[in-house]
Amino acid sequence: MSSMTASATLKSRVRFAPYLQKLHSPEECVKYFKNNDYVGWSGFTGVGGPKVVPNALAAYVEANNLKGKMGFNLFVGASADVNVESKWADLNMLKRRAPHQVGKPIAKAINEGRTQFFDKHLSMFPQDLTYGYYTLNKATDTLDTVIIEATAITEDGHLIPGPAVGATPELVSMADKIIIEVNTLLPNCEGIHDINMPINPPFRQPYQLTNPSQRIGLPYVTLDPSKVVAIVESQQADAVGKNTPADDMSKSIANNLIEFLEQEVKAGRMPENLHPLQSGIGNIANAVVEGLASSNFKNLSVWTEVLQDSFLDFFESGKLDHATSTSMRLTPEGFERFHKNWEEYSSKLLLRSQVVSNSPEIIRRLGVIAMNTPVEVDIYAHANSTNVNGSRMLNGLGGSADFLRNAKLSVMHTPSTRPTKTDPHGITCIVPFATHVDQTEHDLDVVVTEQGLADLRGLAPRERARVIIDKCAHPIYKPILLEYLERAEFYCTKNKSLHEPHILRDAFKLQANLEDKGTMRIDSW
Ligand SMILES: CC(=O)SCCNC(=O)CCNC(=O)[C@H](O)C(C)(C)COP(=O)(O)OP(=O)(O)OC[C@H]1O[C@@H](n2cnc3c(N)ncnc32)[C@H](O)[C@@H]1OP(=O)(O)O
Repeated sequence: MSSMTASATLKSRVRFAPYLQKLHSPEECVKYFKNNDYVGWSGFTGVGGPKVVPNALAAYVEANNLKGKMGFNLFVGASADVNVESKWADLNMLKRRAPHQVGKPIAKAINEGRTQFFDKHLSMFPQDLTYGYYTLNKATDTLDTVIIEATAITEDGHLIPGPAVGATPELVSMADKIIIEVNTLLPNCEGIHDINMPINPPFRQPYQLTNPSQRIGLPYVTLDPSKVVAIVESQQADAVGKNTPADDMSKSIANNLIEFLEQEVKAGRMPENLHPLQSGIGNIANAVVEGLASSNFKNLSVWTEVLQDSFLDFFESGKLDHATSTSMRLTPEGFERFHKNWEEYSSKLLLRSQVVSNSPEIIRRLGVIAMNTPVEVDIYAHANSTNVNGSRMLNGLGGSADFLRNAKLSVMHTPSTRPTKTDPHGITCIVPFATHVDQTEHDLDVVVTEQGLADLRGLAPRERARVIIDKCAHPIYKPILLEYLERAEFYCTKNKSLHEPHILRDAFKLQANLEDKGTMRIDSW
């Protein structure tokens, strides 16, 4: 029994009296964890996850010199709060992690081999968890302890999430023990969630949804109250940094893309209000959303996985009728704006589980337009969203392939070059051969950079290559890439393999030059 007393706000949020007998301080929850436990956290793209209990665990490890001696197998719907998870990474508490993460200390732990990270499609990860695929080496296929952030608890002890649903339905259904952090700094977010609890084959039914604003589930996450071992009050905000304002490069990409969409409408291949839009994470994605908010399109809809501040402008422009997501990654200023206009926004928004928001069936049925940023794209339209030079993990593919593989229009937008320490155009994002492929030539329809837009639909590889080099590559790299293509065609004519010509011994010369000389600008082939 805890010595804690509930604040008035906590009492008003927890409408299931038996939970008030389970109040704990964050520190009192440390007793529920042991080395090598399988642990789940709620949250998605850095919002809606637990903070005070994981921080108390990190403090305990630090205070007792347990760095490297107390670590966990951590499963989160996508990325967690960057400050909270970075502490675990620095303390070697992340033995294993899936399926997506954002934060330099975490990527450092992965790329130094201290964390075993597996990068999984966000639509599949929660299902695989419920299939028992991630607990094969355990006596039971459940997670030892799951920590969930909620903004309220219903009369039956069920969970009202906050700004993210993610994999919470699957995490609680696979938990031995559940700790609930009730965040009373956030308002009660009741009303903006539409939740489907997991049902595994062969009993799974189709999602009866044909438009983004439809409700097909419950307004809360159901759970077994007997699994709840602690209720902890939290007043900690998510650490969401300011978005970088759109620069000229991002604006050019957005303009190129919007012009293309306008042409698609004129050609009768898209309705006036397009199809539901999906936009990924990062600066370019934000610029595209800002561009759409100031475009001539109206009555638009969004079916995506993460909403950022730019979507608030999109709503306020009057052009966006409805948005579905699994998380609202808003800055503190964004959250303030959202809660000030709660009536306005909450009627136009639904947060669903990531299994639903990223459902290939629904994405295909709705004709979603998917737009994401890669690390690099090669001349045949294979894209790398995750591993720099084939080995260095950035964040993970997230939901990009869920959308790009199943969209009506699959768009990759990227700068044509990126700077290195010694060369402002040291990296070309259009390369001869992608060093890691997580989006294939069979998925992508359009590649767009600030230089221009390549429409790849119906083209064979060698036709595709010429369009990508001509429209998307930076002028510095156009001749280098064209020479590679022509040399490869000459080489493959002789050995009768002209479908998708490569000279393997040269294919990664640019990336090798980058490692040796700090730039991809080679002197010659
Ligand atoms: C949760 C979700 O799934 S949302 C749905 C979409 N998700 C995805 O597409 C996941 C894969 N994509 C991503 O992770 C991101 O879009 C990225 C990392 C590819 C690009 O991120 P952006 O914010 O658009 O670009 P940004 O310029 O900030 O690059 C981020 C980092 O990647 C590095 N990077 C990107 N491309 C390259 C490259 N070709 N070579 C070397 N480094 C690169 C940048 O240098 C930067 O590193 P830094 O932080 O050390 O400076």
